[in-house]
Amino acid sequence: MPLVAGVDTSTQSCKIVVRDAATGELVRSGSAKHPDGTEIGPDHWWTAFTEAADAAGGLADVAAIAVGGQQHGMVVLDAEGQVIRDALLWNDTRSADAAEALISELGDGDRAAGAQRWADAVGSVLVASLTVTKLRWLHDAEPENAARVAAVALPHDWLSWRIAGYGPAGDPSAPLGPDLNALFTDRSDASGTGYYDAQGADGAGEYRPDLLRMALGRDDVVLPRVLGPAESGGVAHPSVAGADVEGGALLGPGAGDNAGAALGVGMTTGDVAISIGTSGVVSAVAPRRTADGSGAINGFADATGNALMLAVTLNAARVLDAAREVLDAGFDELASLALRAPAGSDGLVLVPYLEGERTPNRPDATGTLHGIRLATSTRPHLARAYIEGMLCGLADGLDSLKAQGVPVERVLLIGGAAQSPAVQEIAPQVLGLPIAIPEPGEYVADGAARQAAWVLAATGTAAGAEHPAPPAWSTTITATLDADPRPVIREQYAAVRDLV
Ligand SMILES: Nc1ncnc2c1ncn2[C@@H]1O[C@H](COP(=O)(O)OP(=O)(O)O)[C@@H](O)[C@H]1O
Ligand SMILES: O=C(CO)[C@@H](O)[C@H](O)COP(=O)(O)O
Repeated sequence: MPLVAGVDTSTQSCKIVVRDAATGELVRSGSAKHPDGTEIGPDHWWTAFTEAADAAGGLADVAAIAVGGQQHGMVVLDAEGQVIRDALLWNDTRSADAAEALISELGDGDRAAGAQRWADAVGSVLVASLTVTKLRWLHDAEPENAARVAAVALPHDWLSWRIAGYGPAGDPSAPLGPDLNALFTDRSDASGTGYYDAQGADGAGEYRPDLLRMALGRDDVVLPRVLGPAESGGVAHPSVAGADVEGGALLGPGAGDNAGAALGVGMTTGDVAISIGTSGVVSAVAPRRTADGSGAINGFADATGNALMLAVTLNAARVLDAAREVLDAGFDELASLALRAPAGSDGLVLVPYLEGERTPNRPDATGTLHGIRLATSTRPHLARAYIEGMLCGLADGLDSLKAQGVPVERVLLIGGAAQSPAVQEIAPQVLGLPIAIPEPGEYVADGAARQAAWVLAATGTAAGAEHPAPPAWSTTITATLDADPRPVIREQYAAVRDLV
């Protein structure tokens, strides 16, 4: 049976899974770390990808490969395919003022009108995460760099381009050279740029050069071609993947990481995924996006032709990493400490805006620890307050999704910190709902692998006609956890959050 590879070039690392195209069975996997920071040279992603591929036993035998990745990061290339400056990532907040300026401009000076117009145009009210705001920042803060921009890509687009063999002129790892017109992307990641309307052109999706021009001052730049869900972007360079396969390894369109996870875990209408990685994401697949002018919900596209509604926080797994640092504890100790304190941590509340926040939009906020008394100055209270605070931000996101009419029939917990037994036990108390725990896995990379299998099946058929759906891979739910809701946790959190 042919093998396929899925890649997740995420904020903290690169993960690769190799799976059987027909059954989805995991054959091998590998990963490698990315450096910390909100501003990263894309070459680090390439290095981590090659290390992860080695760790996965190489990719010479895969017949198709696709890349999922962290969304929104601004990768600017010059005409020679050189990266002009380090990529600004989704969690870099320096473009917060640029976001406000663009909202005001689209609203002719009226912020509320501008926010709604952005939501109507591209599905999201602008915050610093979205690519278009980073381009405005570049235009204002680094005009010499802005003037050199010949193409704008996202992390997954850039890595796919490198896997195809393209890259900076003269770089031996890029034998096909700097053909910017070879860049491609997919609807899900394009929908997070702020200059792509996934529902425009009668649902086919279209770039909005007017909005790009508003940010960058011009629109004469190459934007990656937007491929359909099972459309191939070409073939991987044999030095990277597919050398042992006749015809080489097909390249899938790839996806934004959250759309990749939705495909990997097999989400359908009624499912809500709560992902606790670097970002905290509450997401649901819907037939059409809404246009939430409040900014709480992003109306992106998924990787199958539907919409993906998301509430995204900047502060998730790293809040727990911070707790481990403060308490000098490992993962297991943090969890057992937290489970020794009572629900609500006797009034000790963390509002975890450790990196500012995106939802709600408070880019300059800092965290607040409230309710410290002698009795709550214990390691268990602190551990529990960190976990409860992080989960309360996600519970607010779930409320926002419900307010948009998204049905919630099943909640799936995924992402690195979903492995914590304390997170698993406390989440139903905070959310007031049972939580389904899929078997531990790399669901973004899995979604990319499933897409690669879909592309492989669809290739050679008329517009994928015989394979209208992704291959039927299954996800095992290992447990469904329930608990009595503990409303005190959210009540005391809301009171402190509104003071911040
Ligand atoms: N058992 C655990 N308990 C708590 N946090 C964990 C655990 N295992 C991993 N993590 C955290 O998960 C994060 C990585 O998750 P991941 O979903 O891979 O992130 P990303 O996709 O943003 O790179 C790290 O911050 C790591 O510390
Ligand atoms: O900004 C968003 C979605 O809008 C984030 O979800 C990023 O896509 C980063 O994801 P992780 O690396 O945390 O998985």
